[in-house]
Amino acid sequence: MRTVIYKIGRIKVVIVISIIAVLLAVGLNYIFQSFQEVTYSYSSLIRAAVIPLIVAPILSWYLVGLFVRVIELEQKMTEWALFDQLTGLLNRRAFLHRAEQEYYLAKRQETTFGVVVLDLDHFKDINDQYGHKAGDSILKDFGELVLKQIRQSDISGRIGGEEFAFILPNTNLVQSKVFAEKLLAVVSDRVVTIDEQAIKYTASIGITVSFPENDFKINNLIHHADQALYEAKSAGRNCYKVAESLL
Ligand SMILES: Nc1nc2c(ncn2[C@@H]2O[C@H](COP(=O)(O)OP(=O)(O)OP(=O)(O)O)[C@@H](O)[C@H]2O)c(=O)[nH]1
Repeated sequence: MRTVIYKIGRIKVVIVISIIAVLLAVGLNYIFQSFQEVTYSYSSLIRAAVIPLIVAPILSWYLVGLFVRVIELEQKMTEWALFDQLTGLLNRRAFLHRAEQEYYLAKRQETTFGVVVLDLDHFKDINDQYGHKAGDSILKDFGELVLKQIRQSDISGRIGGEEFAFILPNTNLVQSKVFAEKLLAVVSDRVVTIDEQAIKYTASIGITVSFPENDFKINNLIHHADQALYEAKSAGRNCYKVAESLL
């Protein structure tokens, strides 16, 4: 039913249901008259058609609409369970789930993957200076930027208030650094205009890489990347640092 509605549209579904209802009513009336063994009354047949002709379109329009709403709600609920509403990126739980899948896949295929953690700089100051709504707009802007910039095969998520993480499948340290440099460059070029005020923002990044021979689980890897991120913050922000375990 769901596919039919999406393929042919609500109006056509209502027309088809109404036609079926009218034909059914006329057919049943005809059979009923035959059993009664009375002379056919055309006016009775017409009467039998008129009621479903009025009721069926109204009722089916309402019911099909209700059905469409339920489907949309179901889709929204699936979306809410997986995605962060503000940025459109995976939420923390969904991100960790996808990251763990990538971890096992990389282990099986003996490939490396990059783990990148990013935190927006001085976000508290942005909130304090321009307001929480402006802070939200910046988070939204960053989400859009990420979705535009990164590869479809990369996994990105919002893992905290202004903290984001990325899993870069089949990516070594050099390539992860290039990813970080590119991301920092596009972020610092970004200008968000809120209430005619141009706001610029920057980010700091921590990087680590998972090798198939190491047994660091996703949580460990994110922890290592997080430590590198704090190094980047201490080094003055708007830069990236590599996890100590790789140095
Ligand atoms: N607008 C907005 N702010 C948020 C959201 N989630 C977290 N924050 C804010 O982000 C700020 C984070 O502040 P801190 O952890 O001190 O970090 P920071 O100010 O970015 O400083 P550094 O990370 O050291 O550069 C806090 O003020 C939070 O209230 C959100 O969804 N929307």
